[in-house]
Amino acid sequence: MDRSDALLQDWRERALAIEREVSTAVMGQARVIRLVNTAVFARGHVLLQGDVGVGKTTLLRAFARVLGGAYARTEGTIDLMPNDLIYYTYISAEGRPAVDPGPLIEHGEDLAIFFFNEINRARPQVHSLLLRVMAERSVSAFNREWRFPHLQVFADRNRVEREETFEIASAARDRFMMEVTIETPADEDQRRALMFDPRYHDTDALVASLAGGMLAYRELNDIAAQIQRSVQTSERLQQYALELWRATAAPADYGVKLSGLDTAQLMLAGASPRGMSMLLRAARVTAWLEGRDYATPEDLQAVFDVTIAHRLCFQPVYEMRRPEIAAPLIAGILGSVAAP
Ligand SMILES: Nc1ncnc2c1ncn2[C@@H]1O[C@H](COP(=O)(O)OP(=O)(O)OP(=O)(O)O)[C@@H](O)[C@H]1O
Repeated sequence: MDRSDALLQDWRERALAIEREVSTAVMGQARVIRLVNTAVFARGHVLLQGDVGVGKTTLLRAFARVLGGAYARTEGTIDLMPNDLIYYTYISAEGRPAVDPGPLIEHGEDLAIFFFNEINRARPQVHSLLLRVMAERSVSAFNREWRFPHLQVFADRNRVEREETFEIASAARDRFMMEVTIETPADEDQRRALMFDPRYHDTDALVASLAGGMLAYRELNDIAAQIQRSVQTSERLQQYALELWRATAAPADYGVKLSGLDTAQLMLAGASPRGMSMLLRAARVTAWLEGRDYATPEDLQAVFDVTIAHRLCFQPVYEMRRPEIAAPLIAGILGSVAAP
């Protein structure tokens, strides 16, 4: 084993230890934890989908703690302005106007996880600031540039109450590596524990119970690049991924059928090149977490729904039915494109 293989092996053990640690605080969410960990090591931003009170904050604070980086959170509201992410103004105890750094810049370069709750309640101007920060990992304020080289953005969309909301545009959704759904655990014992065990009633204490800084988060960018370089993709796997890509734009050509609609009329746009590159990044990390140095069709399939579904664009008549169409379409594509 050469030095870089040994390093990747060491990091893999730490990545798996992180999953075990987070799952001691966040119950019944093994798949979500695996996906968030995948995004951490693929360096991708994540959209979260889930009702209120399902443990999103707990999950993200738990990850920030084990990674050792800083965590910040903002609530999307209709009157939130882009500058509210950057600074607060207030009257000080001495009665003078004062300015303090806002949630985005208060931790400087230490910011590892930024949670934007209910992003669709904020106006498009706020979305565009966030997208710029996601793409450039920097922002200008107070006459200097603030850099966040270790930042991952997690954004939640409130799906229950849709009044006064600004849906994020498809171009914005495309910037997110994944959309991950978080549901209440179905298991009776887990539900019982969430209700009756006081350990799960106090997020601060729950997060504080986790081992802090299990991993040097400042090294994540380098490790992520090494993972992408070291996990191989065979010619046949590449061909499979190309077919999946074509099927996202023309599912009918692959014989994908959905009840109650014509798949030949469904798609406005398939996955973008960015989307497919994010699928591959996530698939390589999946392979690495499984202890392999090559990706398999199963690795692609494991992250296909979460990396692709949110970026497909349907014809306007079908867009309203997205929640009922997206999952069967993705399953149909995976079922119709022959895996090597
Ligand atoms: N799966 C879970 N594991 C552990 N704790 C949980 C879980 N689901 C919910 N909780 C507990 O429920 C409470 C609410 O969770 P949390 O604040 O993380 O939810 P949220 O999804 O961020 O809510 P909101 O959308 O209102 O901000 C916390 O005390 C948390 O510990």
